[in-house]
Amino acid sequence: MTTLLISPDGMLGRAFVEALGEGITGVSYPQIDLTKPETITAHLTPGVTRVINCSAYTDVDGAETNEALANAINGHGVEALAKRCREIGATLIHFGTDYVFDGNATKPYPVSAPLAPQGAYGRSKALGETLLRESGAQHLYVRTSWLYAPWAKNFVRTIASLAKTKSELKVVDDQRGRPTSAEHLARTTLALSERGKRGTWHVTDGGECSWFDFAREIVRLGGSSCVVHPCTTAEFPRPAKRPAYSVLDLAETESVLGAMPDWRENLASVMARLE
Ligand SMILES: NC(=O)C1=CN([C@@H]2O[C@H](COP(=O)(O)OP(=O)(O)OC[C@H]3O[C@@H](n4cnc5c(N)ncnc54)[C@H](OP(=O)(O)O)[C@@H]3O)[C@@H](O)[C@H]2O)C=CC1
Ligand SMILES: Cc1cn([C@H]2C[C@H](O)[C@@H](COP(=O)(O)OP(=O)(O)O[C@H]3O[C@@H](C)C(=O)[C@@H](O)[C@H]3O)O2)c(=O)[nH]c1=O
Repeated sequence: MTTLLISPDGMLGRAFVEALGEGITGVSYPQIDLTKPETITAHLTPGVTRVINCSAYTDVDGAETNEALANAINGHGVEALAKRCREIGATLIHFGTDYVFDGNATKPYPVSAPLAPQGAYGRSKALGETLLRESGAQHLYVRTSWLYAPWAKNFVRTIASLAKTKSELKVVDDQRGRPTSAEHLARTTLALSERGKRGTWHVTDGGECSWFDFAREIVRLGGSSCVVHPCTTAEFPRPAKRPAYSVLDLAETESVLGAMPDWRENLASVMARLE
């Protein structure tokens, strides 16, 4: 199998480099630019049998004023990748988000739940998944949520860093989901790929929490005296609307691979290695 990893330097990309080993072939922006089809054709050449796409537009608030760019990368860029994969006979591994759902559910969203994104980032990712399915490319599409790692920009590093300089933090307690260690996601995706799984899957850490619960555990593990206070979304206004409830249902994944490790367990491992 010849694997091409797109964006080995992003948060998830680096987790794949670690999971696959240094021998992996990676290509980064701007050598590959999902808005420029000729750069896709240049790197996805015959002989590549598996493409792992870790590139994306991931600025949730920024997408509200840059929706065209978010759609170009997360929507039409993914379509171009998928069509090229079909031409060369490669399987495309691609990632989706919990932000494609409306957030009104009271039980975990199954893989087949209808898409109803609340913000521009979610809409761009929903476009990407629709175009991926329509492309006819062989694919493994993995929705995930609330990604964190010891590196890169993510909620864990943001809160751990704020807790060092602030005595108090306010964090929303009315948005619930499933945190996901990027390293766990990379390993679990490869396990699904190696079992020949295709189509749409959900992979997150086990358990669920609010952003407040998540922040409180980050601060506790960090050993800081910073006090985390719960607040409502209205008390912490942001440009993009986020789902109030975006727990992804893991039943199909767990039936193949067993129970996903609890988020507190994965978080403790990441906090011990925070860069
Ligand atoms: N982060 C999260 O909480 C979640 C992420 N996901 C999904 O997981 C996947 C990985 O996310 P994550 O690792 O956080 O992403 P990152 O933002 O860490 O990395 C994205 C990468 O894409 C690159 N990139 C940006 N624009 C382009 C472009 N036009 N063409 C090619 N590459 C480009 C970036 O390069 P540069 O840095 O140079 O701009 C960066 O290396 C994405 O599909 C994301 O939607 C899903 C749920 C949660
Ligand atoms: C830093 C901070 C955030 N918050 C809130 C804002 C927001 O509602 C929530 C999450 O904050 P962030 O902006 O860091 O996370 P956000 O960018 O919304 O994270 C999302 O990223 C994209 C890419 C995804 O696909 C999603 O799964 C999800 O991980 O926490 C606080 O209440 N207090 C704080 O001090």
